[in-house]
Amino acid sequence: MRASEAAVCIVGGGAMGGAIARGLVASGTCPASHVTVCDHNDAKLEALASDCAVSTARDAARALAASPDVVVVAVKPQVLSSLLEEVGPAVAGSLAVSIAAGTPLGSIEEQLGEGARVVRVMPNLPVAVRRGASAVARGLWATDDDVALVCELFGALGSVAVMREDQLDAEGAVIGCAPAYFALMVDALTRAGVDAGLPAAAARDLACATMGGVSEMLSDSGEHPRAYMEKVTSPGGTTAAALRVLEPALVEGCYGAVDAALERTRALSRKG
Ligand SMILES: NC(=O)C1=CN([C@@H]2O[C@H](COP(=O)(O)OP(=O)(O)OC[C@H]3O[C@@H](n4cnc5c(N)ncnc54)[C@H](OP(=O)(O)O)[C@@H]3O)[C@@H](O)[C@H]2O)C=CC1
Ligand SMILES: O=C(O)[C@@H]1CCC=N1
Repeated sequence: MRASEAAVCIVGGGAMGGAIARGLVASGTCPASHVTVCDHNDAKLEALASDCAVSTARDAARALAASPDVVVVAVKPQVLSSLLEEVGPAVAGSLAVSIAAGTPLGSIEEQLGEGARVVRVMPNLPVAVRRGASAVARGLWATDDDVALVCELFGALGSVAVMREDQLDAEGAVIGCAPAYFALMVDALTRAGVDAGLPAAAARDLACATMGGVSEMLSDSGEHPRAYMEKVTSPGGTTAAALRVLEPALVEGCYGAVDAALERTRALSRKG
């Protein structure tokens, strides 16, 4: 089945579920009439209906009774199990796509029952503007066609890589969380800029523009980041002085951040 033909139900219309719905419709991958978003929150549903004309429902059980082809489960990991307890039988006939951090395929398959087709995806927030990055891992009973359909859906929202499930947690700790790491970098640079005498709004705008430009140059050229850094770093210049301070702190910070995210992922996985 092609993505354009699939009826897609997204359970949870929050940050990620909303971003996926908006991205799928804006990219033309799914007609709005094929997408339903369920959430308890009327304000989120109204915003989604007005932004991208998807159907909305407060009651997931009722929306799932229509037997959608794909159910994207986009609730917090802490409530996934109780949601599946409630609507599991209705999901079991569809292709279930879980984006929950740290919830193993095995525990979802166990709740949905033998034969349930489940695919795990770890996307990130820029799927909202179709510049996200998602890792995809197939469940025991998911078919090649299921994986191809999920890759088409998330491929419309940015880059996709198929991985083994045991790689997905690390991908989440690095790439799933990275939008927050990058936003923190913009904020930290803005604060340092203000401290150095720059107007806050200009510092933030210029930092954002630079991040977008660096991202485009690195991905278009495929150049190694180190080679790119060399082009900015004049011998005996200002960048060399800055990097001498920033590099050890940032590298240590990144290793520590990913370790902490992984530890939390494992804790969530044990609770599930
Ligand atoms: N945020 C991110 O950047 C990323 C998140 N993820 C994963 O995505 C999932 C969703 O995260 P996120 O979007 O941030 O969370 P949000 O809290 O923003 O969204 C979840 C939404 O689901 C709603 N909800 C909860 N239970 C139900 C239910 N039974 N029926 C319908 N709606 C329900 C919540 O409503 P209410 O608040 O009223 O309970 C909320 O609006 C998580 O599992 C997370 O691990 C993965 C990658 C990146
Ligand atoms: O913070 C979280 O749990 C989610 C998972 C990856 C990014 N955000």
